[in-house]
Amino acid sequence: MIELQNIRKGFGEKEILKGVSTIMEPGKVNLIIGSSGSGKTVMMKCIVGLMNVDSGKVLYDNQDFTAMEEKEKKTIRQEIGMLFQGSALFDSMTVEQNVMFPLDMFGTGTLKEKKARVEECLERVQLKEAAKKFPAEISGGMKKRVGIARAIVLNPKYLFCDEPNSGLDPQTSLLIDKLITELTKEYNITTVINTHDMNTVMESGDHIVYMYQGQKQWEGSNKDIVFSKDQKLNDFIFASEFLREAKEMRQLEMFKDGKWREQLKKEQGKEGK
Ligand SMILES: Nc1ncnc2c1ncn2[C@@H]1O[C@H](COP(=O)(O)OP(=O)(O)OP(=O)(O)O)[C@@H](O)[C@H]1O
Repeated sequence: MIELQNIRKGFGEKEILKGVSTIMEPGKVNLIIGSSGSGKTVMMKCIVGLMNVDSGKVLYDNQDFTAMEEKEKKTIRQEIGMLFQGSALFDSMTVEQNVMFPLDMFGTGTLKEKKARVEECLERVQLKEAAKKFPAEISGGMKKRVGIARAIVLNPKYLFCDEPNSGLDPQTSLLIDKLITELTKEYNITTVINTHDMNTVMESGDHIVYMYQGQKQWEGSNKDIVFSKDQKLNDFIFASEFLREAKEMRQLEMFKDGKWREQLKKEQGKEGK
């Protein structure tokens, strides 16, 4: 579990994160969404410690990461898997060498054990047949899967993905989302994704934090989003007329199914809190 307690971050006079608090739970895909410049990347960098917060706390399983010495931070970092936007593979290394890299840097065990782990991870992302290929010889979607295999090779407790679908077609994007969601549940990982992709929001958003001008404007699940009355969020998510109509139809569908009763109870529960 990752907890943010009132984190603030600014550059010079400009305050970018204006006191953000949230809880990201294990086994859940936690999304950070918001328009360009709303502070998503700065927030992600503050969480992983690539930037220091000005105030507030970042807790990893109740341990105050922001107050830790560099040595302690390193221990937490070894439990973090990262999937970078452009996959960030080493071009001169084969697929299996790329996945082996974190094991060579931080892993323990014999060469045989490490090779077995690489094989296991490549199998998990269905890329065993590409093990000897170089990044230039495989597609964008395959590169992402190599990136995912590399991110999970050390059995991370936390997984950070920066725009995992950038540059991918919608179908490949969905496959990548599905894979990340499955791994999150399978290994009970606390997954944090910074995304602009509305398919990801609707398909995978167990917990969504919507950032607006450096503040958490809204949070909830992909199911809650259809019923949200937050105007800023609605303008962002349902930007096109087509999507606004789709939202209304979804609400009607739930009305027919009687599912609105459940939702209403939930909403009333929230208001009662
Ligand atoms: N190192 C930095 N120094 C100064 N300003 C910065 C720095 N990093 C980010 N900013 C500013 O912080 C603001 C938020 O940037 P951030 O990259 O977090 O936005 P974002 O929501 O991730 O946008 P995008 O969706 O376009 O990636 C921007 O105004 C940006 O110029």
